Amino acid sequence: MINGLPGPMATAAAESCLRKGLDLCPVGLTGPTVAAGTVTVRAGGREQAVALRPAAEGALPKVARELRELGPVICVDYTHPTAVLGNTAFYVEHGLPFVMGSTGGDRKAQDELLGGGHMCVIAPNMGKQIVALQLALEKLAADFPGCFDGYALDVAESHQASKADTSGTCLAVVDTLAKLQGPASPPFPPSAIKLVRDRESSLAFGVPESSLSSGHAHHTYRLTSPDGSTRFELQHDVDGRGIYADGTADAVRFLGRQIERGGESRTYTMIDVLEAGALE
Ligand SMILES: NC(=O)C1=CN([C@@H]2O[C@H](COP(=O)(O)OP(=O)(O)OC[C@H]3O[C@@H](n4cnc5c(N)ncnc54)[C@H](OP(=O)(O)O)[C@@H]3O)[C@@H](O)[C@H]2O)C=CC1
Ligand SMILES: O=C(O)C1=N[C@H](C(=O)O)C[C@H](O)C1
Repeated sequence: MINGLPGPMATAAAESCLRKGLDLCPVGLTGPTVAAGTVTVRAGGREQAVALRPAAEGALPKVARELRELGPVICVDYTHPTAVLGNTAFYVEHGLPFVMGSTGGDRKAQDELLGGGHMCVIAPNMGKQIVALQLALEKLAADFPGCFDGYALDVAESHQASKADTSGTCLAVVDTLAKLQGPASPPFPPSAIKLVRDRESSLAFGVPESSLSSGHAHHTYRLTSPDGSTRFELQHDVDGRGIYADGTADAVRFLGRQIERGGESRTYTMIDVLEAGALE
């Protein structure tokens, strides 16, 4: 069940699911400004229609009834920061396993709704190579905590102007880098992340014109020693949405396998999916 159509990320995820041989649920939740209707998803020589249902509170019981008639589904959520908690509550109330790529929600409140026992994958980044990079940084921080103590962090991220929130990926990477820094490092609150959203600044940041509005994620993280003599830079630049979409379809299959073999009902991350060898 793809929720967030006809948004660009939900569309890319639906296409990747089709290409990877998964079937789309014929109904999906959509946002408040989207007219009711049907979208046709085409990819990999296949085509399936999805009827859009408003995610408004009053309309949800009817959607839940439709889903009960359709049989088991796994939901994919690429919606909006403001939709994260409401959609999570819907998935929990109706026992729907889900893969959530939507960022910007209140993660603590979301965990409270999940209660630690709901089958889902939640990750701010579904791109295999970026997940691998996150895992490598986590391992570095576990092996050498504080080895960048005293180093100052400087972070900038550019995305399409329509992006509502600070990059969830960026926030997660900053959390990991904080473990590599130490008490002598200057504090780096999330508000210190430089958000690049306007055309001229994104072009100056190296974003190709063709990716400005169609979707991009260019991230740069810099660590500088206290005397300025030593600098480290980590950069990942993604144009388009293909790598997240492919990881999403892999996460759906991962959850499907967990359900089939009676795996633990809990919140998985994309690092779990990567470690299970499920990211193609
Ligand atoms: N984890 C990952 O790898 C990635 C995560 N993302 C995240 O995915 C999310 C979606 O990105 P993107 O497609 O660019 O966003 P857009 O805002 O362009 O599209 C979101 C779509 O979801 C709709 N929507 C809003 N509320 C709901 C709801 N309650 N239920 C169903 N649909 C709803 C919107 O409708 P309306 O316009 O009416 O609000 C819109 O059609 C963002 O949070 C982004 O950060 C993006 C890329 C990768
Ligand atoms: O909205 C996007 O585009 C992206 N969102 C995710 C995030 O918030 O980190 C992943 C990637 O940056 C693209």
